[in-house]
This record gives sequence, structure tokens and C-alpha cells, in this order.
Amino acid sequence: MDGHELELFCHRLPKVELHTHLNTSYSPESLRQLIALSGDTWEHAMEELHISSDRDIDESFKLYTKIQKLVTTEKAVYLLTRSVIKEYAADNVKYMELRSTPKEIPETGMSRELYLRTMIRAVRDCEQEGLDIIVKLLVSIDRRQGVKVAEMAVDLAEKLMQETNGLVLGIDFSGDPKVGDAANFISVFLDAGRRGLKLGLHLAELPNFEETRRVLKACCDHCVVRIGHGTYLHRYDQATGHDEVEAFVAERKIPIEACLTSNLRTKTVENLEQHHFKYWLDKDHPVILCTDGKGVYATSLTEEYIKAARTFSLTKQMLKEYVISTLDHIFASEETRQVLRARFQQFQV
Ligand SMILES: CNc1ncnc2c1ncn2[C@@H]1O[C@H](COP(=O)(O)O)[C@@H](O)[C@H]1O
Repeated sequence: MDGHELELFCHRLPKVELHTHLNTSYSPESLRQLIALSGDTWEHAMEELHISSDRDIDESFKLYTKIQKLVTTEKAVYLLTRSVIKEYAADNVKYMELRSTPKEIPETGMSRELYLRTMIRAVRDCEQEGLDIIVKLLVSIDRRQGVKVAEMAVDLAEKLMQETNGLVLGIDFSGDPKVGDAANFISVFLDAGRRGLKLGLHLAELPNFEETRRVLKACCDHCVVRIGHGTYLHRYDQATGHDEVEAFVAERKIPIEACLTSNLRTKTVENLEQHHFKYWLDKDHPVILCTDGKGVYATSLTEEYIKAARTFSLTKQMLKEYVISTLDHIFASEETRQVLRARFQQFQV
């Protein structure tokens, strides 16, 4: 398949996005609108943001904070949520789990609950409009904000899950992996699981071996868990001399959300050839291609599929089978899975 054919194919392929953060998923157009809403000028804001420069993980987190300053009002949260959904739909993503950290911003009258309700309103409006994409929401816990805020996030997520009949369906655990200890949140994760919330946990994005081991062992037999990034899961043995984490993940087939471009840009993976996507794929372990933040990493889900296909020599048929297999790991109901599976199977290679 030549380059152009591959690009068209990957665009046409119906896809599933399981790991994307709202505030890092802007497009040039929505960014322009957010800047205008904030009253700032494009030139000044762009200078502040340094959007195009390559950056490591520390620099990335500084950038996220700057972007979040543009998304502090109800109007901005609505605008961004709606644009992100439309852009994913245009990329032929048929099912998406969108995650975001609810914010409390007294200056704009924003509360955590209003933030999430605004996202829900945007999702509902997209449904009304008839966009060909199913969207579910995960409530993010930012590890930098500590356990008390995490508990509030779980309370809100449960309340909204019940109210929305499962539009909100889980928790994301994210934030700077250099800050705090994920193991301090184990009781929060278990509580969320008991309440029926599914868990997408950023783990082993950096060599945080001990917290990764403790969280997985405590939670995976009690909750539905997917691992975000998991970049260092298979490097655990070399670093510690123990193979228990990799074996634990492999035995339970805990799905891994893999973000190629993001990991390259934040320099947690040296090059695509060495990306752990291939390592786990070769073991027939569930590993799902995701974008993480299509704005900050200037990518799209189609782009991630093109990169994976080129680097790991995936054929059209393999890509079709692969994308059908990703449906096994969505957090939505079996009924939704079946509907999507039937559609994906009809896709003509
Ligand atoms: C590069 N890998 C990453 N690792 C960990 N957390 C990340 C992340 N990328 C993004 N976030 C999390 O998502 C927030 C921005 O979106 P929301 O304001 O929630 O929509 C960041 O503040 C961080 O907590």
C-alpha cells in the first residue's frame, strides 16, 4: 500500500478513541476561538503558549496549565467540548471516551459540577445534531490535587453517572507523574469501583515502579481497569529484578492505552520502533492506539494509525481486525459494543 492509500485507508477506518484529555485536544480553530473568548490577542497568546516547540514532560505540564487558563468559563468548556467531538467525528472516530479534570474557579463562577454538566450539555447537543459518534465521559482526578479532591471527583462522577444513564462512566487518574504517590489513592479507586465506575489509570508513564505495583495489585481484581501509557511496565524487570508487574498485567490482560506521538514528544519513548505498542501487540495483549492530546501533540487518531501501520508494517486487514478488537475494551455497555462491532465488521477493506 503506498503512502497516500494508507492515509486514506486509516482516515476511512472507523476508530475508537479511549484516551484523550479535553484541554489538550484543541485544534488551531478552537484555540483561536478560545483565545478570542478570553479577550487576549492571538499573537500574544501564541507567544505565551509556544505551541509548536518540542518539549519534554515537564515542559508539557507547564503548557497544559497555560491552556487550562483559556478554559475557565462555561462558554469555553462548552465550545471546546463541542469542537473536540465534531473533530473526532470528522476523523471517523465512532466511539470516544473524553476525559477532563473538573475545575473550581471562583472568579468565573465555575464549579466542578458546572464544569462537568457543561461537558454533558455539549455531548447531548452533539447527539441532537445527529453526529455519527458515541461519546462517553470520564472524570479526571489530577494527582497533584490530593485525595480529598479525588474523593469529590468520585462523588460527582457517581451522581452524574446515575443522572445521565451512563454517559459519565468512569474515572481517569492523571496529572504529573513526578508528583505524589498513586498508591495514596488506592482507597479512592476501590471506592469508585464499588460504585460501578470504571477506571482509566495513568500508570508507569515514568519508572514509578513501586506505586504501579501497589495500585495494580490492590485494584485490578476488584475494579475494571485500563492502564494509561504503561510505558515502563515491561521495563520493570530490568530495573528491579522482579517480573511480577509485567506478569500480573499480562495474566489479567489489563488493557493498555498507547499514545505514540505523545510519548515521543514528551520523550518517554526514544523512537517509534521501540514503542511498547509493538511489544504488547506481539504478545497478543490488548493495547489501544489513542491520541492523548491531539492539540498539544499536533496529531489525530488517523495519524496515530498511519504511524503504527508504517512503523510496524500493519496491513489493511490487520488494521481492520485490530480496530474491531479495540471495542472489547471500551467502558460502555455490551449493547453499545455489539452495535459498534456489527458496524465495524461491515467496513470494506
Ligand atoms: C503526557 N501525559 C500525561 N500524563 C498525565 N496526565 C496528563 C497527561 N496529559 C494530560 N494530562 C492531564 O490532563 C490535564 C489536561 O486536561 P484537562 O484539564 O483534564 O482537560 C493535565 O492537567 C493533566 O492532569
